[in-house]
Amino acid sequence: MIGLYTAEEVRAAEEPLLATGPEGALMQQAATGLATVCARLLDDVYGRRVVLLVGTGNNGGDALHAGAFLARRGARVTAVLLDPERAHPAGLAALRRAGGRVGTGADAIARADLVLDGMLGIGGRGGLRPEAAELARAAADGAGITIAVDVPSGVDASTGAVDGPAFPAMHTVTFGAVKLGLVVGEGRGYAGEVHLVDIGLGAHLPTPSAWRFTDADAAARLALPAPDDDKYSQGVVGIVAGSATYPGAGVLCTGAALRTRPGLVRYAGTAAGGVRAAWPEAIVTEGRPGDAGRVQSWVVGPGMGTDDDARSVLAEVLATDLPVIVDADGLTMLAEQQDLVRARRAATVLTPHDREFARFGTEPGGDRVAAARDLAADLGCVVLLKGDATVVADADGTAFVNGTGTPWLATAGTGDVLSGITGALLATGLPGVEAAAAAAHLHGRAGQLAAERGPLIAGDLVRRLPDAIQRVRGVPHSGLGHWEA
Ligand SMILES: NC(=O)C1=CN([C@@H]2O[C@H](COP(=O)(O)OP(=O)(O)OC[C@H]3O[C@@H](n4cnc5c(N)ncnc54)[C@H](OP(=O)(O)O)[C@@H]3O)[C@@H](O)[C@H]2O)[C@@H](O)CC1
Ligand SMILES: [K+]
Repeated sequence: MIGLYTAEEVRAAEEPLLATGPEGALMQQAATGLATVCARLLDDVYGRRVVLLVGTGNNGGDALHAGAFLARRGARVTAVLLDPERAHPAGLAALRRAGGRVGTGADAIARADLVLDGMLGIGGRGGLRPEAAELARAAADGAGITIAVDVPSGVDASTGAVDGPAFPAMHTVTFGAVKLGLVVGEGRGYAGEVHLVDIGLGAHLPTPSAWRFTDADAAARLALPAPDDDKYSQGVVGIVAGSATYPGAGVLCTGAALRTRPGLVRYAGTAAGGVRAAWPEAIVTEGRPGDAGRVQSWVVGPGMGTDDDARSVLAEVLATDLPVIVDADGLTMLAEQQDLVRARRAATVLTPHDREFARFGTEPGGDRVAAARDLAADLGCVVLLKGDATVVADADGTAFVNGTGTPWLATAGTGDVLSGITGALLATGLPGVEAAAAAAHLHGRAGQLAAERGPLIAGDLVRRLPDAIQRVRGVPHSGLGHWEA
């Protein structure tokens, strides 16, 4: 798993190194790593125009030292100083020695091949002040490569919250550890591709605030059938989704469960006809959940409506001592009867998008990890808050930020697929938080595979799930793309 850290955690890890190491050594390491990434992205450094946006702290120092490195390689480097009196003295001296110069704003940025944002790092507080905001806007208008030093200025390194303008980075070169704010919420959109430079923090880092699954982490949670398994022993999932008028949710949800864990999937509800026609492999009843036969987990909610019958079915499922994942209409009803979750002992996973989340009392706001954690703690369950980077949080504070997916996933029915995958993994006995995190990872991978062929629809995710499973397991498959973990 990849650890994700707050600014405070990184700062605390730096302290012992700063106290014992030679003066400026950490910054030299950071700046060298930064300049190396810049040089790689520029391809040919000689003669290229590089603009440094330099704030008053060590983040500006990093940018100045990296600028000096690039100037020594023949780049034409101009530093734009937010406050000339307070620019990092050693960094500025190094830049001047290397032939770099100090200049002014927007024109230089417009002509730059590369703009390096060293205005604010982990010491930034609140929204950008006007001069910094103006430079961030100029960088957004320019045509050069934009690279953020450690954190894009204007992004809260710990939460990903953005208050007003921020530096729009195509790449962020971050030091020592991946900051949480680079991979979640609005911050993720400003950070671009994240490059991690090792500055030796390793042993000093605490347990991270949150985690990201790699393919291997997801694969470790997808138990393969054993030789002595039968169709009942691999985890039987029960689905309550869709309705006679709208069978689609039932079809997608059942299909996703089958494609994730094909041992046995049961369906109970009024979309029975549609589900039976689409998935002859499922065992289908028009009756209530209690008529479906034995299961090890339930999926309840997608497309089931919110009438009195639906309410009583939801209550019946939540009254069992089985793991349950609740989505969509199920969440709408549950928000009005939150005690149904609080009373449960078995795992419950709620999978809201922002509007569904708000029905439970508060908007997610800028700090999505904290929002998911708070609701999970309040209800004593797992909350999977959907988004560009989906957040999964448990009542004890354990949190995951998903790293797979594609914007093409923002389309009707993809949530039903996620519900089916999550239910199938819950049926295997995984803890709720791990089932949800693995499901989000797998769903995102299926989305990436489906999107390789252009616009995707939810059914494509179901079709590509077997490929996604092989992909996270590292099984070679022709025609599959390659992504960083
Ligand atoms: N420790 C180390 O040796 C190493 C640190 N490293 C690097 O240092 C970075 C952290 O440096 P840092 O602590 O100096 O803070 P930093 O992010 O530069 O900003 C603080 C300055 O910004 C200002 N400011 C604040 N808010 C603002 C706003 N909204 N809008 C505008 N200005 C605002 C504030 O000024 P003031 O409020 O006093 O006016 C303050 O002076 C870290 O991210 C990494 O890049 C690496 O080199 C590894 C070694
Ligand atoms: K920065």
